[in-house]
Amino acid sequence: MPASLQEARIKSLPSSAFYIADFITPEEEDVLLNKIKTAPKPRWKILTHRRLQTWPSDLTKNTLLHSPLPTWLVEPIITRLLAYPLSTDNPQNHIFTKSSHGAPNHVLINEYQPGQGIMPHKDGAAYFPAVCTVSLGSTLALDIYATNEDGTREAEPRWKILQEPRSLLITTDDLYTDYMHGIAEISEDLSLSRDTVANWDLLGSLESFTGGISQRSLRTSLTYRDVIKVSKLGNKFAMFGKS
Ligand SMILES: O=C(O)CCC(=O)C(=O)O
Ligand SMILES: [Fe+2]
Repeated sequence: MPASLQEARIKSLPSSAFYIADFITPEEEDVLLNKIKTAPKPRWKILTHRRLQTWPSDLTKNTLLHSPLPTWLVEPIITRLLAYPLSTDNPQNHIFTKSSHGAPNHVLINEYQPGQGIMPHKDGAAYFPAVCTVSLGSTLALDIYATNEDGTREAEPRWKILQEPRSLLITTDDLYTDYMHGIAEISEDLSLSRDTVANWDLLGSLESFTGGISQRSLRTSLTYRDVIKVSKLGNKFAMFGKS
């Protein structure tokens, strides 16, 4: 693994994104997929274009009801994220050093069948502006769109980031606040090359993509974020009351 996030920076993108291939091992991937699969059925929210689990719970008015994450979502990913230096100059500083709680407190698990995706969007102001995504199962491309002055997005994505299974992608700063991201509803990612894939040089198995095509299979993503507003149980009436 690179010595610090600086070495994992995707240099062709606006500031900032980082990509680390093989952030977790195949064994860790299996354990996570099994935990996700065996979670109680009501944990799944079924949407038309994907299904998802939210841990520890959904937000209400951008607020998280305080509750610890289960151990399997903390180990090994959060521990490894917090041990990862932003730069070798200040090895104690990590990606969540400046966030409200100094660590992610919320995880979304999205599952995509081939042909499924997510509309271009921004993640918004509820979170500290850094998202850490660990991908499981299959490679797919995340599309990055620039936005116009009036908030609408450009029709075509400016960049593609290829996310391999077991990789970590971090998006932060302007890329988090000013750009949109989405996943096209296709079953194979096409026209992959050094020119179209922003993180080409950081890929773990570059040789798999030299033909320019990547077939999708079931892909599961874990997105780790720090929700800024957290309410303790005692405040729950304030949270659900009129405001
Ligand atoms: O699955 C992904 O990689 C993206 C998910 C996403 O954009 C989100 O949950 O906000
Ligand atoms: Fe998102």
